[in-house]
Parts: sequence; C-alpha cells; structure tokens
Amino acid sequence: MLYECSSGLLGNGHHLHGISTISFQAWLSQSKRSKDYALPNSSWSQDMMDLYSRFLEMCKDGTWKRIPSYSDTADHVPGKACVHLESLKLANEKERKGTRFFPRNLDTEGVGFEYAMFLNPSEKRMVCLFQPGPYLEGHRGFAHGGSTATIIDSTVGGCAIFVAGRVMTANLSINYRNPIPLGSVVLVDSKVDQIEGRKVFLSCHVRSIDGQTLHAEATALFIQLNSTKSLQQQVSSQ
Ligand SMILES: CCCCCCCC(=O)SCCNC(=O)CCNC(=O)[C@H](O)C(C)(C)COP(=O)(O)OP(=O)(O)OC[C@H]1O[C@@H](n2cnc3c(N)ncnc32)[C@H](O)[C@@H]1OP(=O)(O)O
Repeated sequence: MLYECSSGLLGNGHHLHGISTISFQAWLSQSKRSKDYALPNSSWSQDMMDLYSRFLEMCKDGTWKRIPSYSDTADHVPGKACVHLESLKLANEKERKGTRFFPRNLDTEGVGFEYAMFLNPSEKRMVCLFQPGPYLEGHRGFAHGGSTATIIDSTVGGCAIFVAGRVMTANLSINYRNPIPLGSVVLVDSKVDQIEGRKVFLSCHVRSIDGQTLHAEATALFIQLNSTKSLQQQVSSQ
C-alpha cells in the first residue's frame, strides 16, 4: 500500500517507528510505475461507488488518504523498509513470473476481491471498502470465511505497515458474526490499539454499510521485521 500525499503525512523528514517521509517519497515515485487496482471499475456497485466518493471527499482536507493497491507485495511496503523486498523482487524476477499479491490475483474485474483502502494517519486507522465477487463464494451466495480473513489481514496489515514498516502477521483472531452476501459492500475498519517494541496490536470490525450488521470482528498481532535482515534471509534461517 502506498501512502499518497506523503508530504504532511508524517511531517518532512520526521521518523515514526523507523519510517521516514524521505523513503515514502522515493517509494511514491517508484510505485507509481505499477498499475493501481484500487480504482473504480464497471463491476463496482452503486453502493461501492457512493462510499468511495464519500471517502474521496474526506481526503480533500488531508484527514484521509486513498491507498493504491498493486499486484506485487513489494510495492505496498514503504521506502527503505522495502529495499530487501525490492531486491528480492528483482533478483528472483524469473521465478516470480506469475506470482501475484493474493487479493490482486485475478485480472477479471468484479469476480474476486474488489476493494479500496483509505488511511487516517492521525487515528492510525485503515478502512477498506470491500465488495466480494462470485469467485469468493463459500456457502451459496455468501463470501468464504477465508476471503473475509484475507481482506481483514490485508487491511490490518496495511495499518501495521503504516506504523512499523515491514511486518508479518503473527496472530489473527476472527469472530464471524453474520455472513457477507456476495456482491454486497462492507466496511472493514481497523486501527492500531497498541505498540510494544516490535509488536503491533490491532483490532478490526467488518460491518454492513448502514452499520446495522456486524459481519466479523478481529484482533491481530503484527511483528516488525528486523530491517537489517532480508525477508529471504529470515525465511531461510527459520
Ligand atoms: C500489503 C500488505 C498486507 C499484508 C498482509 C498479509 C500479511 C501476511 O499474510 S504475512 C503471512 C502470514 N504470517 C507468517 O507467515 C508469519 C510466520 N511467522 C514468522 O515468520 C515469525 O514467527 C514472525 C516474523 C512473525 C516473528 O518472528 P521473530 O521476528 O523471530 O519474532 P520473535 O522474536 O519470535 O517474537 C517477537 C515478539 O513477538 C511475540 N510473538 C511472536 N509471535 C507471536 C504470536 N503468534 N502470538 C503472540 N506473540 C507472538 C514474541 O513472544 C516476542 O515477544 P517479546 O518481544 O515480548 O518477547
């Protein structure tokens, strides 16, 4: 996830948990080369379009930032924190051919994860507008619980990346309260609750857009990875 309008997001040159705006700027220009999938397309329902427009409106005063989404995970991680992932991406370009960021793994619009995320930096909060398509079916007519888990993981993950850079999910606990109808639009609302050293604790609620139905609630723990060690080194040393 890339944080647009990075000037003013963290303050010029200011560090927040190891991420600097300078690296955000570099990351901004670098990631702009990739296709952004978090933009309206013909599969978006009127509800999705209305909600998207409402959030775009709230971006105007800088309170919220629209977060683009790409098909490569490396493009979602900011600046310096992304260096190792980026070199991993370049070094393994051949082997990586065909790999895709999981929620961006389908080219046909509307059949899978249709979503757009918005970040509220001062509240350390990430909201995702999610419209599950027919290929995410679990029980007939409803989204598979794994797809709900995926969108929750990505939303809280984006929030954790905002405060801690390169992170991995250590724990994700979900209570499913009401099934999500395919083609409906739900709001995935996550926030950082606490940071303890390398540990980022978050919570998340998935609700219908009228707020009347709670579909799921979750807590998550993300661990900030050691920035001096590449992801590849970490994986091979385990
Ligand atoms: C675009 C962006 C969206 C991305 C969203 C998608 C994210 C993902 O899908 S990530 C994939 C799923 N996750 C994984 O595969 C992670 C697998 N696990 C690991 O690699 C490692 O266990 C990892 C990196 C999480 C932590 O390992 P490591 O860095 O060695 O940390 P470690 O020293 O064990 O633990 C650090 C602290 O966290 C705590 N901790 C670690 N794991 C857990 C856990 N599961 N539950 C509770 N506490 C934990 C430890 O107790 C320790 O606490 P303290 O500092 O108080 O002693």
